[in-house]
Parts: sequence; C-alpha cells; structure tokens
Amino acid sequence: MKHTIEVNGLRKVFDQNAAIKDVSFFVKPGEIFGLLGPSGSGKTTTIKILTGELGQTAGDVSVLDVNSHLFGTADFRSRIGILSDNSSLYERLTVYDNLKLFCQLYDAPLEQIDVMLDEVNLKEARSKVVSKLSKGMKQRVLLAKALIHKPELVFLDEPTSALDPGNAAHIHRGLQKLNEAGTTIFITTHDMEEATALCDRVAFLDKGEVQELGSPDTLRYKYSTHAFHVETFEDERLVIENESGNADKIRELIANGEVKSIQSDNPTLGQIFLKITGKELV
Ligand SMILES: Nc1ncnc2c1ncn2[C@@H]1O[C@H](COP(=O)(O)OP(=O)(O)OP(=O)(O)O)[C@@H](O)[C@H]1O
Repeated sequence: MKHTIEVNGLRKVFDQNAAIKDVSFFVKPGEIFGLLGPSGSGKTTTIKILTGELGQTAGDVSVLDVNSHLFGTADFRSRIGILSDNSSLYERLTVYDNLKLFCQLYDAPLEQIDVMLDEVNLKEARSKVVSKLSKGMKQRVLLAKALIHKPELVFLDEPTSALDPGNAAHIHRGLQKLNEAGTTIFITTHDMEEATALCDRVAFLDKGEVQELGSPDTLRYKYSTHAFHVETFEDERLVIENESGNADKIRELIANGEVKSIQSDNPTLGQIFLKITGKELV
C-alpha cells in the first residue's frame, strides 16, 4: 500500500452549499496527519466521508486500499477506529461493560480492556456507570473504545477538546506510543500546539479547500523571515537579518557577554494560519 489514505478532487455539497469544494491529499502509512481548520471549515465532514458515514458528491477516496463504495463492509470497519461527535456509549452500563461490548463486537480479547483503561488514565473509573462520568472522562472512554480492537488506522475528531491539560498530555503520549507501534493516525484539531507536538504533516483547511500542507517544521521555516531576535541584558530587543554581513555583529554581542537570548523568527502554526486565511483558529 503506497498511501493509507488517498483523496482526489473531493467535493461535498449540502443543500446547494459546498462544505468541501475541491480537496486532494494523501496520508502515508505510519504518519500522524493533522487536518486543521476553524469551525465550519469541513473537518468533520471530511472524517465522515473517509469513514463511510457520509457519501461524497464528487471525487475519489480510498482508505487502506479500499474504495469508498466499500466503506460499509465489516472487514473495512474492523480495520479502522473512529472517535467522532457521533461516537456514543451506553450511559447505564459501567465503563468496563461498555468496553466489553465493543471487544465482543470486534472479536478483541477482553484483556485489552484494562490495557486501554490504563492508556487513557481511567483505571479507577473501571466500575463506574457512564452516566456518572464527567465530559472529559467520557471522552477518554470513547477514545479507549476507538482503539480497543487495535485498528491499523484511527480517525480522531478533536480528541482532546474536552480534556484538561494534564489528561490531554497523557493522551498525547498514548497516541505517540500507538503511532510508534505502527498505527496511522488522522486527527482534526483547533489546537495548534497539539498539532505541532503530534503531527508529522498538517493540512490547513479553510473555505472547503486545503490552503497549505506540509510538516510543521517545513511550514514554520517557509513562513519565517529568517531573522534572529536577540534580547540583551540591557533589555534591548534587536532584530538581526540572517545575512553573512551580520555575523560580526552577533559574534561581538556574544563576545561582550551582552546576549540574554537569541531566537529564530519561525512563526507558530497559528500565526501561519492567520497569515494565509486572515482567521484565528478558534
Ligand atoms: N448534515 C449537514 N447538513 C447540512 N450542512 C452541513 C451538514 N454537516 C455539515 N454541514 C455544513 O458543512 C460545513 C462544514 O461543517 P463541518 O462540521 O465539517 O465543519 P468543522 O470544520 O468540523 O467544524 P467544527 O470545528 O465546528 O466541528 C458547515 O457549514 C456546516 O454547517
């Protein structure tokens, strides 16, 4: 398999409004790929099309070498994991019994339940009824449910949006571990720090089109002015262009012990998004 996900000329129209106009990208095996965009840009619609929940108006989509017209098959569904706004739990059952049902559905061993509860930091909630859990705890049970059958590819629609920073960091470490073990991850988020920390490549979605695509580092370098920001002990802030003629100036400042800090001018993904689209990612 060359690409885990291939999308060419994707278009989705709802009631004569194009939520997705013309989107093309691919995701490589073993990648963490981030789809980033403001509210209403089409992230969830894209995930729903990639997982067979919605059909496209036009364009070719294939996932794990399966063409989109076969996304409804049990074989395909057993190879992917999904966490989306449509994911749900049985509110009156315990956390353990919810996960047991999904293990049975996917023929996964029951030992996976405690492994997953550990991964999402919920071991103590094992016997709690789901209706008594907080929003963030439910989100973590949903994540455990999405991963319990060890899918090759997981789709995560804003997986940490309901979590506090401590639990979000725990989930990030878990996702990195999962990825190191070979799972491909497709994630949507508003959170630029999350995308920078986790993703191998990101696509910026706005107005139903991909406006930019690349690794966070490549994009940050591409949109940099390449100047150095130097802060001195006298609280002076100097902007020095990265040109050979300025080498002596920087060397002199360091030699005189004047430099408190030097930083490159690489913008954050949020600043790049703002520059390209004129919008904040909130
Ligand atoms: N079932 C539907 N019927 C009609 N319009 C829809 C439907 N689903 C989505 N849309 C429209 O498509 C556009 C994209 O919505 P989508 O939910 O994909 O955005 P999003 O980027 O995931 O937003 P958010 O970050 O708020 O979840 C929006 O204008 C939305 O109103």
